[in-house]
Amino acid sequence: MTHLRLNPSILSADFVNLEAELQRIASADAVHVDVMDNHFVPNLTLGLPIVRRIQQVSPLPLDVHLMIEDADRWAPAYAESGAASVTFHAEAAAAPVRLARELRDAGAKAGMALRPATPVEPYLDMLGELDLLLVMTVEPGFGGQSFLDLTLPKIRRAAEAVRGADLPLVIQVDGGITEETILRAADAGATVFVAGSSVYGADDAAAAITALRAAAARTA
Ligand SMILES: O=C(CO)[C@@H](O)[C@H](O)COP(=O)(O)O
Repeated sequence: MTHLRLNPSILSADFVNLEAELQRIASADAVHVDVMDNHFVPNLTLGLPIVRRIQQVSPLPLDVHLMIEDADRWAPAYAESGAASVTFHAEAAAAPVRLARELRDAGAKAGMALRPATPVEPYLDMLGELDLLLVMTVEPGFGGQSFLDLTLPKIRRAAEAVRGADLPLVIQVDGGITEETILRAADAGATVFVAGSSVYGADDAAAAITALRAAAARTA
């Protein structure tokens, strides 16, 4: 049976009470940390010093998603900070293969993300260099957007390529994940789900995590 993972995004958390907010999601698989630089995306969140501090207090491993320009320059330091996985955007990396190798050498899983309009085909040959492919299911930058069904064929093509080459790579989806949309993403081949507002917007975050996992498992 496929192992499905649920990583809540702290973008929807209360940033003033982050330590307590991390405890609310302790039953999840990892915490998805959204790093935004106000250039690659029109939003600004947090950077390396805060990620290092989250690393110290988090009950969960860190799944860092870099929505920043010049990923080649900045991403390795996030891997060195102890993050379990570091995901850079293909659109922001000049040398994605070299960068993925640097992340792995620094001890992190190497992830690469694609905006909704970025095709996967140019990257099929480098999937073996990655541990995680993140297919963005909303335009990166903000939580609370609606899931884009137009990304489903891309998830499907990526999943077929992964199965065809028998790669250990996992496909992650991020944006608009609810009990309803998670089914479609899982059916297309995603196994790691990032959910912000549907977890942090719930009164009982642990119950929301359980419900999302159960909804995804219906397709597994
Ligand atoms: O990276 C992003 C947005 O850029 C996501 O992680 C969102 O924060 C997910 O939030 P919801 O769509 O689940 O509310």
